[in-house]
Amino acid sequence: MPDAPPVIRATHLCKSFGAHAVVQDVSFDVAAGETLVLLGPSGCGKTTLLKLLNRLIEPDEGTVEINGRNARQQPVEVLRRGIGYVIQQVGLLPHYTVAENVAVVPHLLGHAPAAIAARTTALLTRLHLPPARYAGQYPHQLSGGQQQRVGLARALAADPPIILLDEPFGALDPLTRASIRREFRELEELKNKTVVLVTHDVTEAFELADRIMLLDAGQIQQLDTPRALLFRPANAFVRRFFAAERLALQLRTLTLGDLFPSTETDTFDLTATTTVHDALEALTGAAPATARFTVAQLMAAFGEALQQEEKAWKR
Ligand SMILES: Nc1ncnc2c1ncn2[C@@H]1O[C@H](COP(=O)(O)OP(=O)(O)OP(=O)(O)O)[C@@H](O)[C@H]1O
Repeated sequence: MPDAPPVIRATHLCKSFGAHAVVQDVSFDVAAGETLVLLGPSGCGKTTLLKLLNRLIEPDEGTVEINGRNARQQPVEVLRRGIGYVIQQVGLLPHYTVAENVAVVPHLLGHAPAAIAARTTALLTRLHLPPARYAGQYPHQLSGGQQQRVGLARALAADPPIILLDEPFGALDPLTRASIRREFRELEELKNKTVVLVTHDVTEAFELADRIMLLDAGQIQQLDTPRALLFRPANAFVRRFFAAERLALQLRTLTLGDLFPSTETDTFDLTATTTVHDALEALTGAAPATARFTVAQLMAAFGEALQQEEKAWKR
């Protein structure tokens, strides 16, 4: 059977503002159900690249194909119907209630009122905004984190197969950010969707991405799995970009399956896909998980695994 075509295919995209080349010859595919994170320093072109995908910005050169069809050859409103979009500043309509904000797109699409109401209720519940309390509130009555969740509910309301997110947890303090991120990762609604997410937060990228595109000055520095970026950096920029958080990222990237490959992992409370970071949290928490290894053994195995990775890379 032939491989499924990519849901998004960008080919040789270029965009300049005046003399400033903001996106320079960028090509990539995003597979169905994949989460691609666009990462890089401020001003490197992440938002511009995201907007090229739903034609909020048109490229100077290059093409975007969505499900094999050139985006430019489709009416923009038809194209965007299939692409949910969460902007950096949330952008809720101030004079609409939470429920009305969530329902904007399904209304425009002419969905039946009963279906819209059911979907809104389901989404708000799922995003921990109990409708009885929040559906009738206005954006200014919500915290920043709640507003961002309404923004996400709005993007998901018409159930588009593709979701674009621009710094969706941008304006939040680190603790709220981490907890919303966890909810986001576990959100059933997102499991089958193709997601492109912009962030400048390295931890966020590692937690959410199937693959990361690291950009600098409008050019792809590396496009690969978090693990490859960390352990097989393509150049000095990639290495430098992760240097400050290297250990924390290694803890989040290596799993118990990497550390104890020959062990029957199903005898653990923790599984083969649990990261070392999460295992450490579980073992040292208020109600510590039971495992066949101690924290010291875990750390020793972690050190060993890092050495193996280094050796494999130098070979
Ligand atoms: N409409 C525009 N006109 C002129 N310059 C623009 C325009 N939009 C973006 N730029 C410039 O393009 C560059 C890239 O902007 P972009 O918003 O894509 O970066 P980014 O990586 O998303 O940055 P940040 O993380 O700070 O949001 C910036 O230097 C910005 O000033």
